[in-house]
Amino acid sequence: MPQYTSTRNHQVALPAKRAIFQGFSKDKGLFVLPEIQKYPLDINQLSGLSYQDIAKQVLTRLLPDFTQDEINQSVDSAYDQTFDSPEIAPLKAVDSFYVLELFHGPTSAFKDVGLQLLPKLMQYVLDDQEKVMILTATSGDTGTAALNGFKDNANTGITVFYPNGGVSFVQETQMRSTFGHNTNLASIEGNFDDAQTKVKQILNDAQLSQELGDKISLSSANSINIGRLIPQVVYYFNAYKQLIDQGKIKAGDKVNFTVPTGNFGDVLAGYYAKLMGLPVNRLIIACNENNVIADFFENGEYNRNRPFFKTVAPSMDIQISSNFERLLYYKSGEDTELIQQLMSDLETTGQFQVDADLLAAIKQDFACGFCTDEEIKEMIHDLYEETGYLMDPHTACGYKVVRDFEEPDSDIPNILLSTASPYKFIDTVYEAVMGEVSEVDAMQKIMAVERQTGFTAPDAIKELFGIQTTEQDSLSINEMRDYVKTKAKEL
Ligand SMILES: N[C@@H](CCOP(=O)(O)O)C(=O)O
Repeated sequence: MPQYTSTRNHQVALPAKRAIFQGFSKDKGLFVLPEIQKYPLDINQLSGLSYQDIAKQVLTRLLPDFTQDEINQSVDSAYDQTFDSPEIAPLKAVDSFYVLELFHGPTSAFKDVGLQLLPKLMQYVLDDQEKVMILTATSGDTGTAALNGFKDNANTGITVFYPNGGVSFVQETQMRSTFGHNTNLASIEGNFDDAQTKVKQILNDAQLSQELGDKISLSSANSINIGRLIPQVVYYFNAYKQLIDQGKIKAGDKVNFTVPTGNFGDVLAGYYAKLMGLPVNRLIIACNENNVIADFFENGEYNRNRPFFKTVAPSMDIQISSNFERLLYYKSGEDTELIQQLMSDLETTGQFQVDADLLAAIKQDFACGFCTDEEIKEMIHDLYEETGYLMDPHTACGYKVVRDFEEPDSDIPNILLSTASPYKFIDTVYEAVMGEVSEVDAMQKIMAVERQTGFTAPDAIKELFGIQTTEQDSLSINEMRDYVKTKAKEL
């Protein structure tokens, strides 16, 4: 049976269930399945399949120690009632490209795709006596989706850390109104990278693990956990299937995907799909002003020694893109020693340099661009004016990059991943659409944009206004460890 290993040490070998349970490797690497290309999906058989059918095929290949029954039940219950589109992620033609709408789940962002499924899988991972505290660092969307997905799950706690002042009003209200007997929410003094780095330290804190005892473990709901990442592979295949079913391509034709990027999980899932046989021409990465990866594409230097920007696309305000490590692993020929060296450089100096061959190998499949805050607003405004289609700021960032890389003479379809509902970022969307900054409250802005555009806001967002919320806890980074310990002991 294929085993997961660590990006930093091939001696590590774990079945998928244990990799999901642990979430993060003890050597600080990420779990990866070597030679993913050995587990292809037959693209000639995609036509007519449902989203759930494709999900079962992907999971059967990449999570081989789950039984078929466990996979079927997890997929069916994750995507049964919770999404407001039967396609789960519908593909829409807009202008000369396609938008893959990933925001039809309960919290109106693409994270729902993974975080409706991971909690179901987790139920089959835990032994009878085991309890797990799921830790999540968020720049807004993951935390919301993780709280929703794991709330009231048996033998599971969910603890979310977000940067104080670093998420949108709607995202914060969503998190502050999602409570179950097992949910914990804390804002931290620091940015997403600070929260994520601390969470990784806590996950690997041997002393803490001893203090919690045998029966309580820690895991993650971020895309560092392969159980979060693998469900995202599905929508790439499903987008392709929709193009076939709409008569736009035939099986085997190539497509491009453009993906707004923060922690690099979403676009990496597209690369997994490519390795599994999806005919992807190019994966185009879109960054906001935190453009570490765009600069990397210039000269192979990954350098986070720069100012951290709070942008109008806050979910992408990230400079340590965790899943870039997985890409380096695959593209270096699964060279764990090299990855260990590069990641140690990043940790100690804030930067690393790859050689020309590795950079060229990455550029074979990927391109990268970036978008400023001003351009994001312009893109939202322009696309709306030209087509009537309304985008959120993260998708708008991707749209700018689609345009940068457009090849007028090419007939390869371009698919832009739309990561969230525009109504999650109503201040920016209001300004872009209405052409003014306004002091009116978020609900009034939502109603005004709805009236203006005819683009309906999700009920779950409108229901947030007037809903009961709790005050989150507020912590310094140094207080996070004890907070986790206390919450985990309460499980
Ligand atoms: N953009 C994310 C940050 C965490 O990314 P993840 O995919 O690793 O969970 C967010 O909105 O929280």
